[in-house]
Amino acid sequence: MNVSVVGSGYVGTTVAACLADLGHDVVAIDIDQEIVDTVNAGETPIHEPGLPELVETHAGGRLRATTEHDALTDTDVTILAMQTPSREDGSIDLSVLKAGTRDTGEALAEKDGYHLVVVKSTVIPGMIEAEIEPVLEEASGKTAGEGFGVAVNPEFQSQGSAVEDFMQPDKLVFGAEDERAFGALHELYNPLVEANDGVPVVETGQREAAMVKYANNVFLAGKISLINELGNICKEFDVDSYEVADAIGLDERISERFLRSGVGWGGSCFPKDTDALRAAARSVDYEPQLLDAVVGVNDNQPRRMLDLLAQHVDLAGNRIAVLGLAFKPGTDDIRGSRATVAIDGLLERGADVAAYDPVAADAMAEKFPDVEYVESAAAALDGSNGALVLTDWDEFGALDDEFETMADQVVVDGRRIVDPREGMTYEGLTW
Ligand SMILES: NC(=O)c1ccc[n+]([C@@H]2O[C@H](COP(=O)([O-])OP(=O)(O)OC[C@H]3O[C@@H](n4cnc5c(N)ncnc54)[C@H](O)[C@@H]3O)[C@@H](O)[C@H]2O)c1
Ligand SMILES: O=c1ccn([C@@H]2O[C@H](COP(=O)(O)OP(=O)(O)O[C@H]3O[C@H](CO)[C@@H](O)[C@H](O)[C@H]3O)[C@@H](O)[C@H]2O)c(=O)[nH]1
Repeated sequence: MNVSVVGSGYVGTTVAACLADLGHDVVAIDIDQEIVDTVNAGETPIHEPGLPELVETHAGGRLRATTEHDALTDTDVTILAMQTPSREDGSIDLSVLKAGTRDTGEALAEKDGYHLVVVKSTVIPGMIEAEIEPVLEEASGKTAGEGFGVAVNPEFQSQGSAVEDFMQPDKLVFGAEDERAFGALHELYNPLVEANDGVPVVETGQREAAMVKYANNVFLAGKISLINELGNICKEFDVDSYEVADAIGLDERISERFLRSGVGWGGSCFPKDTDALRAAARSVDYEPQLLDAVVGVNDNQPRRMLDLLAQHVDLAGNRIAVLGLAFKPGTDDIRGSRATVAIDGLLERGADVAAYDPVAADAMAEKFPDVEYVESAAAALDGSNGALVLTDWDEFGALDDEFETMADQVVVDGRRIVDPREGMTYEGLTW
């Protein structure tokens, strides 16, 4: 199939490269010339394991990039993968997606024959019919369901394992209102379904598909907040919450995954999507008490880390090493990272921060230009009076003698990654 992907960010680039690898001819369309040039040069605009190999293999062949939306007239399917960020009140800001939808609709006006528009961006149920379809209809002069189809196809890839997640999905969710749209989606995903024998394909309505995405994310965020709350209680009772989590995870109804307690969840999705669903609930006069608590527990975890550290070290005027800036390992993304909250708190309390991350320091330097960024965990620890561990990069688990160069060996671990050693004052956040 000929496929266009509008928006070549974290999701769009991965989806475009994977679909090319599955045999489709793909054009990635982005308004950012630098992204387009990078992809066309066979390189990836984001840090994502496995992606450089795919882009290098297919760029100039089955994968190309352009800033011209007109390119989508030569394709059968257009996937919309633009950002849907939070507004101040938590609700999602559709302005970028709507602008890109307008560009898409204007290009569709020139297209002969049926075309499927697939919304991959995360949007609240009802917004497609109310805000996206009308823009497509107006800009293209065509009617949804006749001249073109609209489908909702949420994406469940996680950053750091996005390629693997896309290529080996737990499920595919197709939300559409007519058979033609379902047919085009099946054709698009056929190579993936063939490669993943038995992968469930959920066919449902547009609104349900949109809600599946939110439900998936808030369920996982809620699971982590629940284990964090349990972990906070465990710590007070001198109970190792990781042993408790291992045991409850053996119950198949609970499952062992997403039971790692600590400094909490960040990223571009969990914070944005829980906020969006809470705002949507309030907009229809429903008080989402449990979702509020899920966020409340998460907001508290970095503060608890600072309080723990402050029990052992004066923060004002002392050098504190911050190990890990990315919101999780395997990515250079700092959106929603717990490290941003922790650094904010450290600076507020007058600490001198020495920060290290293998790939995310440049992104953090844009947010906190005055923090000292160093080239290794060892350099961050050297001479510091305390350390906070905020991302579970494997290399932090291998640290050993490096701790001996600290002025005070006080380590507060928010990810259960550091091996405590003799001479170290070690505090696990939830154990
Ligand atoms: N990041 C993830 O892992 C993930 C996973 C699942 C779903 N999602 C959802 O997918 C959507 C995209 O997220 P993301 O993290 O990839 O965002 P992103 O900000 O990384 O990428 C969006 C891209 O769209 C481009 N863009 C903006 N306007 C455009 C236009 N008019 N035409 C063409 N390109 C345009 C931007 O330049 C940018 O490169 C969001 O709704 C998000 O909630 C994200
Ligand atoms: O047991 C756990 C698991 C995760 N986390 C944290 O949770 C956050 C999110 O991690 P993860 O879900 O692995 O990464 P994301 O890339 O944010 O992926 C989530 O958000 C994506 C965007 O919507 C979805 O597509 C994915 O299915 C969903 O897992 C990170 O800060 C992790 O450190 C924990 O604290 N404990």
